[in-house]
Amino acid sequence: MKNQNNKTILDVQNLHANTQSTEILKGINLTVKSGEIHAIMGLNGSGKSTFAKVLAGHPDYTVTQGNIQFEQQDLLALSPEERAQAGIFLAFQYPIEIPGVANSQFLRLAYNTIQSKRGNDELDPLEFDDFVREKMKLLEMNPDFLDRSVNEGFSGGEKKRNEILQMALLEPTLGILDETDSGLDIDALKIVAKGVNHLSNAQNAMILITHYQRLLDHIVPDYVHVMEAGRIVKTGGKELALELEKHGYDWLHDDRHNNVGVSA
Ligand SMILES: Nc1ncnc2c1ncn2[C@@H]1O[C@H](COP(=O)(O)OP(=O)(O)OP(=O)(O)O)[C@@H](O)[C@H]1O
Repeated sequence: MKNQNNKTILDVQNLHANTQSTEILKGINLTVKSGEIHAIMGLNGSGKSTFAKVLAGHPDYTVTQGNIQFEQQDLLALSPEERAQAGIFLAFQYPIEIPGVANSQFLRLAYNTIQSKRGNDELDPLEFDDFVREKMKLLEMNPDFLDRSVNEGFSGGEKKRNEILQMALLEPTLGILDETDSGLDIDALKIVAKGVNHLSNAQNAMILITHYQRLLDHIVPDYVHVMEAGRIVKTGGKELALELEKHGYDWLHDDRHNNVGVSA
């Protein structure tokens, strides 16, 4: 859904971020417009998850340079809760388990908190039950998952579907999916992709962090970015992911073949 007239949702300029001891992000630039799907790929340890967590406001990281505008707001001035309320959703690479808290309670609390902050009506338990079951159908999830503790004993794939269910309920402006495809069998991958495609529209945008081209067969990105040592070193179209799959990341440093897409 690339369109020059679409509004800018996220504008990241020269982003540098550290843990206590190390600089991990070393000057990221990225602009995401409404209606777009961006994939971020790259070797293990290149900084992809850190970037996602910095966008969500994770307290382990300190931004030392640069700025992030999210829908014309200074994102770095917002707390993690305010970012979620403003419309950023991060689906975790390793979703956490919350023993003793029913998934239905957790989802309703998350939904109602966001809705009330947005000035919308909250749903009572019965209304919410109807609403969440509709969304679960989309993701082909068994309603029994509502009564179980959040993610406790869920298989890897079930946890990932539960993350997408949360995203479907919260309807973020920017959905960030960190390796949502890892641990999914082919059928689950297609179902999750169907859910993401259903949620993706002209008003929102998605950032998918993935190691595998196969996800991008089902969720077709407008842009593919390659991260290396804390920077985006290459940007192209969906064909860039195919080339990376074929040749590996070393190929990016081989000038003779390096003619796919546009450099960042
Ligand atoms: N909280 C932290 N404390 C110390 N080092 C960290 C922390 N978070 C990330 N790092 C380091 O920063 C680097 C980037 O990590 P990150 O998880 O962002 O990489 P990634 O590209 O998502 O990797 P993968 O593909 O393996 O998930 C790694 O070397 C990692 O060990």
